[in-house]
Amino acid sequence: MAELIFFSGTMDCGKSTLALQMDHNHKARGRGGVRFSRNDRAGDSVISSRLGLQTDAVEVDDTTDFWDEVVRRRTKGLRVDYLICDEAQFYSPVQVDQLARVVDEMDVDVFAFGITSDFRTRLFPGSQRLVELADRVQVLQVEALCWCGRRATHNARTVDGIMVVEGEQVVVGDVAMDGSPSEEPSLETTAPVVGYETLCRRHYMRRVTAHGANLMASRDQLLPFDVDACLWRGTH
Ligand SMILES: Nc1ncnc2c1ncn2[C@@H]1O[C@H](COP(=O)(O)OP(=O)(O)O)[C@@H](O)[C@H]1O
Ligand SMILES: Cc1cn([C@H]2C[C@H](O)[C@@H](COP(=O)(O)O)O2)c(=O)[nH]c1=O
Repeated sequence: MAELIFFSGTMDCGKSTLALQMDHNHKARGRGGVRFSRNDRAGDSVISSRLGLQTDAVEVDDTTDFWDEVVRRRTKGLRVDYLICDEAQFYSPVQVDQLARVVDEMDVDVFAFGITSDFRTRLFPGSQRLVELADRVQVLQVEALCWCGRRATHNARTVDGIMVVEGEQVVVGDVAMDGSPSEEPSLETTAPVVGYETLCRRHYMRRVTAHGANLMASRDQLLPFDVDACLWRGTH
């Protein structure tokens, strides 16, 4: 029986990599699938993994109807056994309903991949609907880490290196590739630089990014240093 599975986690925990691996494994066994994505960092009509793999995909937009997408292909005689749906947090709730219907009424497996919550810790509407409708929500095994070493559970947004909690819900962007704090503002450009950093809840709530922690550490280098203890006592 077909299933709707939501593979979820923070940014940078391997969702797109798993999406490409699952597509590969199902294809290798002769199943027919369609890959979808929306607003991938690498551009339109693509699923890209930070491990370097990238494959073409159908770009989802506001007009995409997943029921029609499957019917159109099957009418042409193409095999559709499963859908890979990356960046699913950006799909609308109506589109997620279409995905559930495709599973139940056309026996097509739907594997959706996405982050659950935004930089304000609020659910994306598409992710909320996936949590409500999925047969299973699967948290990825690879854990993104906070700068302190704890498991990262939250996605922080930085603007010119400073963590923000207000702004548009959707701003396509990336975490720093080497895990270092998000990019500093460029002296040559005036546009603000938006970046992301994965944090544990404690450091998300206290709004301490890697950059902030480094600054505090360098200020306190002559004293015995414990960022959390300092914050707790309100000395910073
Ligand atoms: N140079 C690298 N070497 C090994 N693993 C890497 C490298 N760069 C990224 N990764 C792995 O790729 C993961 C991110 O994969 P990706 O599929 O792009 O994440 P997501 O789609 O969840 O944002 C990282 O958590 C890390 O495990
Ligand atoms: C937290 C958050 C993220 N985004 C964007 C940033 C990236 O383009 C994607 C997540 O992609 P990934 O493959 O999981 O790294 O989402 C956003 O628009 N708004 C947010 O609040």
